[in-house]
Amino acid sequence: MAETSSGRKCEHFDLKEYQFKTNMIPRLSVDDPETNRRISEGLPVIIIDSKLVASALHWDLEYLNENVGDGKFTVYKSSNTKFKYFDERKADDVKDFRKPMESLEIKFSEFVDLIKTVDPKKERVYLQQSLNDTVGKRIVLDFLQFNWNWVTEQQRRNKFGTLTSNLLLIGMEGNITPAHYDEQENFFAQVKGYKRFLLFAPDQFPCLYPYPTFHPCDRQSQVDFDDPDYERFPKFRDVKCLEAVVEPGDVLYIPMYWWHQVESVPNKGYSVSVTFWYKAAPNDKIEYPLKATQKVAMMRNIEKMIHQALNSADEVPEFMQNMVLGRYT
Ligand SMILES: O=C(O)C(=O)C[C@H](CCCc1ccccc1)C(=O)O
Ligand SMILES: [Zn+2]
Repeated sequence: MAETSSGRKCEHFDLKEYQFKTNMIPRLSVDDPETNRRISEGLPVIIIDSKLVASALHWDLEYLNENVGDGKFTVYKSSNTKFKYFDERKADDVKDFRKPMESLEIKFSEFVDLIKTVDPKKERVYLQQSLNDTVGKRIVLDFLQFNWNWVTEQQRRNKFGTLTSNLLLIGMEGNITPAHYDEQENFFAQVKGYKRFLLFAPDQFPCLYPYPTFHPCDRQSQVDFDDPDYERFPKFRDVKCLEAVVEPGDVLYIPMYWWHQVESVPNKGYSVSVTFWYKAAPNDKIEYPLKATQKVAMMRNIEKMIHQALNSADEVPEFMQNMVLGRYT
């Protein structure tokens, strides 16, 4: 175990190499003024000692299986490492759309059997379920002992909207959630195992080529990070990336509209995480020059309006190109 300058045990993680350069996301104490500054400015930061989920650090498969109750859990299955999210409701709008993964609604005990029996080379599973009132009382007690003082103070001071959900994530080592952005503020709490994050600021939108808003994979990048098609996505070469590995007890602040790719670090065992997703601040007053997040919101609204007005997905590309080719390009 080597030591870094900051004295942190720098483990040697088996991390995939990409063709873009990355800088590191700072790891700061909850008491460091820089921490609150970064959060207030919508910049990512890892808070190393928030104790946000200290009461859940013992959540392993055995304990959860004992106490999580017999409710149903959403579990995704993929034939490869990628778990690309898709919105089922938009699937019929786009012809020849093929689901990138399957979803099951099963009991936790069935998930435990799956994660212990599947051959990761053939099939992988990823539990992604909002914590709800079907969980057993020991899980409720652990949940009540989260550091709600700290996270609620963050919500207030940064004028976040309401807490919408706490998603429980349990994935196999090596599982990857491909690059996407969410429209909510997120305190991502790592409970067990290690996750490597690649983050890209909202102004990197031109380099990440998201699917159309009416596509099932809305908010996800079309670029295959393992084999980028630079003909279709030339700006991907210039993408600017921030990265970090979160370990148990760490909380990563993922500001709204920041792109992120998440990889459960290989050979470090399964991973358990809990998200704290907050609605955006009630629309903050418009100031010029517009922020990148506001421009992304504008582009989304315009795309949705054009799709709706044309009442067709097929006519959108020609309409968009007629509007800009030779006129703005
Ligand atoms: O916390 C976040 O925002 C993440 O992306 C964490 C990610 C799983 C998220 C799954 C998902 C993606 C899109 C919409 C709804 C749910 C991981 O940890 O693998
Ligand atoms: Zn996300």
